[in-house]
Amino acid sequence: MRIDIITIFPDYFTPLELSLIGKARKSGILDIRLHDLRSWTHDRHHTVDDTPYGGGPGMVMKPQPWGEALDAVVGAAPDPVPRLILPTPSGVPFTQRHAARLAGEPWLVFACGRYEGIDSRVAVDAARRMPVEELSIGDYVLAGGESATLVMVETVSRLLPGVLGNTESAEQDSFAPGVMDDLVEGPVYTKPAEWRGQEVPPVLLSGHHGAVDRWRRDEALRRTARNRPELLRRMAPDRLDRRDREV
Ligand SMILES: O[C@H]1NC=Nc2cccc(F)c21
Repeated sequence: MRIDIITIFPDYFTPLELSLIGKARKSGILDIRLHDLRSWTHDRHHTVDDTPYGGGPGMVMKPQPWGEALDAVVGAAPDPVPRLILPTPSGVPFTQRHAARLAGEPWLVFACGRYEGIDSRVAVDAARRMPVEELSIGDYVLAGGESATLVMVETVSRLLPGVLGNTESAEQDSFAPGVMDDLVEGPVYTKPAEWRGQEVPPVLLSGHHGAVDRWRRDEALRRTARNRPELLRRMAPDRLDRRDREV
């Protein structure tokens, strides 16, 4: 997968040189390219923003640098056609399902907006030659799209074949579609079996895989009911079996 990130803070993405994603880049699974939006400004001050039409506080990112940046990064007739992701608080809530869907794309381009956002004509112009998605990572205020882009790039990248080592698997993740559905993970334990007076639940030492799986699902249901009751309420009734209902 190719991922292009256009931003005025390229250094924000040095974490993508580390750990699993860093290894995936070195092995060629991931081709992540960073672009400084200011490369497509032509004034002495490399201006990327201006005051909003209609007045109001803050600044809006100018369309011209973005238009030229997207032209340069994407080209006139790209093959394959990339999907442009616009992180924005007013976007569609980004979930693990979006991550799974985006992990199937050959090429993603992330446009990191700062300030009050990007002139809305940029998305309209881009949509003339590629699919465009406005996505939000949550209902809180960030200073810009860089953190959201880091979150989405990490969430998508770890689903790509070969990125997670064979000791880890995405299948058992919280929210993993089809397995964990909309349940959050229950508690996890490792050695030692007793620590500061706390024993690891015996079932986990029993070697009885059926009982372990049942215990894990019970604990996932309990934790979901405690921390995320809205997830249980929205689960399709057939996703909860009789045993689940006894938890
Ligand atoms: O994910 C959003 N959540 C909250 N604030 C934001 C600010 C800029 C971009 C962005 F995606 C977001």
